[in-house]
Amino acid sequence: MPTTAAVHLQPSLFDDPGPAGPALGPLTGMRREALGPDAWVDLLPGWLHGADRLFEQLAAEVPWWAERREMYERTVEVPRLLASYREEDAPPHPVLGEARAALSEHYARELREPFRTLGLCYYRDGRDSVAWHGDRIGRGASRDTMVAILSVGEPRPLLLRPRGGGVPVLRHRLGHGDLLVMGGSCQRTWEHAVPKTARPVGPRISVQFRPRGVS
Ligand SMILES: O=C(O)CCC(=O)C(=O)O
Ligand SMILES: [Fe+2]
Repeated sequence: MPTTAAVHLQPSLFDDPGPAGPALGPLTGMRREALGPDAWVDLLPGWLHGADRLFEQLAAEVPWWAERREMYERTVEVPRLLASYREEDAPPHPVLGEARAALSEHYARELREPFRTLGLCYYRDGRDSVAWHGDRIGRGASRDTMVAILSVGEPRPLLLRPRGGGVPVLRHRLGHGDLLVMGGSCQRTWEHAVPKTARPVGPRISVQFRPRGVS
């Protein structure tokens, strides 16, 4: 039987950041996928170079917390570690500040406000996951917005489906510096999830950039 505990990050070949550390490429080459008349995702694989090094640094240095939630009169641990940074907090690595600025500039005309907060999720192994949801706390429930996700570490599939379930389900494996941006009505008309897997998978960290008032 494969054991999930023994799986470590498989370094991606050809991704040496050099002495300067992790660095972003240009945002040209982003590809848009329409989910319907007014929801979409943008994709840019490998936006961040040196993603393995950033993974190691974030895993070691971010003050991760485990959240507990009341469910059916029981307290259950949320199956991933979390961290969040408000707009006035320094991001946990300068390249994440650069990423936020680059995304804000790239989407300025469409979003008409900057990305502000950073949310981090740490999926330690295949038992960690996030269930189907939209980021609907705050304005995402009623208005178009954007959530940009930069992934480092081992790729895990992020699934998308129309709200309430059913086909079609889209699947994007995200890790090693990949960027995915959800836009338009995606948070209220679609749902996303990172499912658990029994396969041995290494750890992944996702960094979500959101405008003010969206979570
Ligand atoms: O890990 C991911 O890419 C998704 C995380 C997510 O959907 C969330 O935190 O709202
Ligand atoms: Fe989400």
